[in-house]
Amino acid sequence: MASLYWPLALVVVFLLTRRLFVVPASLRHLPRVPIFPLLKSYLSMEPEDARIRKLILPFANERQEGVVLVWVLGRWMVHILDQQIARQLCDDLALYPKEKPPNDSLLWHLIGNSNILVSNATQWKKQSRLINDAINLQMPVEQFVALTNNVKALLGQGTITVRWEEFAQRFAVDALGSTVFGHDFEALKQQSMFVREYNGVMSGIANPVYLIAPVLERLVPRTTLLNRIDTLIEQFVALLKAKQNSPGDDMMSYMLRDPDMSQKELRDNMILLFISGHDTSAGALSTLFYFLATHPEIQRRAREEIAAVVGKADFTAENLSANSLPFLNACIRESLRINTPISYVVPRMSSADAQLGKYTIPAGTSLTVDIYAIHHTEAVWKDPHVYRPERFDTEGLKNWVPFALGPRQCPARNFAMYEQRTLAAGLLRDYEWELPAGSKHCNSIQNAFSPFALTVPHKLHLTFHKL
Ligand code: HEM
Repeated sequence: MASLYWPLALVVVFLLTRRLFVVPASLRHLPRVPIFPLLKSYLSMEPEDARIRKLILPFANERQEGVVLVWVLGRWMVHILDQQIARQLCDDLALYPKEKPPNDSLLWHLIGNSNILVSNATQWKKQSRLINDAINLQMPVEQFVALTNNVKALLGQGTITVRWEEFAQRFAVDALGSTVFGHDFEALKQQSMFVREYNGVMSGIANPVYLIAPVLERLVPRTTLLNRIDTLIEQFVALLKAKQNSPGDDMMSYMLRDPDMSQKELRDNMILLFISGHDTSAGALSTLFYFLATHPEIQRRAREEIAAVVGKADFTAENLSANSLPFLNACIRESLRINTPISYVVPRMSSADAQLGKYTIPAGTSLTVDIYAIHHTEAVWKDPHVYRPERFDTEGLKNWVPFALGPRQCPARNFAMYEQRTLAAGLLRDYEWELPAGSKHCNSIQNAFSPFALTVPHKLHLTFHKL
């Protein structure tokens, strides 16, 4: 009997390897990015932007392809690098619904599968209507201003060097807490246990070996991590119950009043809003402050705009609008373009054989919009790796898609732009900032590894001087 073990084990390994690496026959006609550099890049935990810049973009550009096949953590996925093809995909919700999240993945164990991000058809329509209404109830500029004052209190009156991406995360968590959840996470006041636990759980989930073969979660379960995730979920459920008992004028309370939302949908959307609402903004704010630090002339011009438009007056929704501060708004647009907070969108799955541009796509194919690649295509953007806010005076916004495209684009884009303008304007008025000597970001921005296509600079120290 024992003599059968080895041949059986070999067959299992062979089948697993085949499943992980071999391209399905139906996709072999598509231009395919070489797999071994991709595998090496994942195993060395290279950030997504570097992988796209080094491996995907050059491959597509050399061949002038708008669509390429990419090996992504154990499976083959079509990456779309052309804005027009991306729009075709995003506009047709019936032909390209969101793909069902993988069963074993711990990320989806945390987020759940009944939320707006992954639901389809009538369930998505219902949730989308409700969440759009909730987000558009009012623009919470007063809360953003109050939190900006908390950041200023931490920066103090002299010169201070801080881990800026951590500050940005704490600001974004509190912004979400006060506006969406009506709950004070106290992330800016203290080292929030909640934020620390969330970061610990996310970095555990990001183990690349488990990401490449999620089936290992069943074969070699990570019980401690699973328990930590369940505890975090319980904390969200407790928050939800507290809100149900004592509603406020926040977005969650608004959503709780909808009789068509089940407890599971409310819970999953609460966790989804927490993740999608703060990691993205934290990445965007870190990047914006980095580019203003490394471009003192642009920082000075943005400060002058605020002095001219707002002076010493209180900040309001009106004087912080995109029309009032066009240069600062262009700086934010440019940082969202150059270091895109979400590199590519949650995959869609073709529900029937389809034609995307000149490419034939068989039913059951995973497809994603590669936002980072669209933002760096040389045929579209002049010097795409150069930070130049003025480019938006002449280069069209058609190819600027940090919030995705079509009916499922980000419902909170206006919220996110206001959030960034408020913190930037508030700090520009009172501080100057720069990269400290010897920063690892001196030559270019260095992002952390994220298996969830999120872009957040890694260990970004900035030195602030009170004006
Ligand atoms: C700079 C900040 C942000 C960026 C760059 C961003 C980007 C995006 C992108 C690219 C998508 C499409 C995802 C996909 O289809 O896979 C998306 C969807 C979404 N975002 Fe944002 N987002 C930001 C901030 C926020 C905030 C602050 C919130 C909540 C308050 C939020 C809530 C959502 C939700 C609920 C969806 C799902 C929409 C749907 O599927 O219908 N986002 N976001």
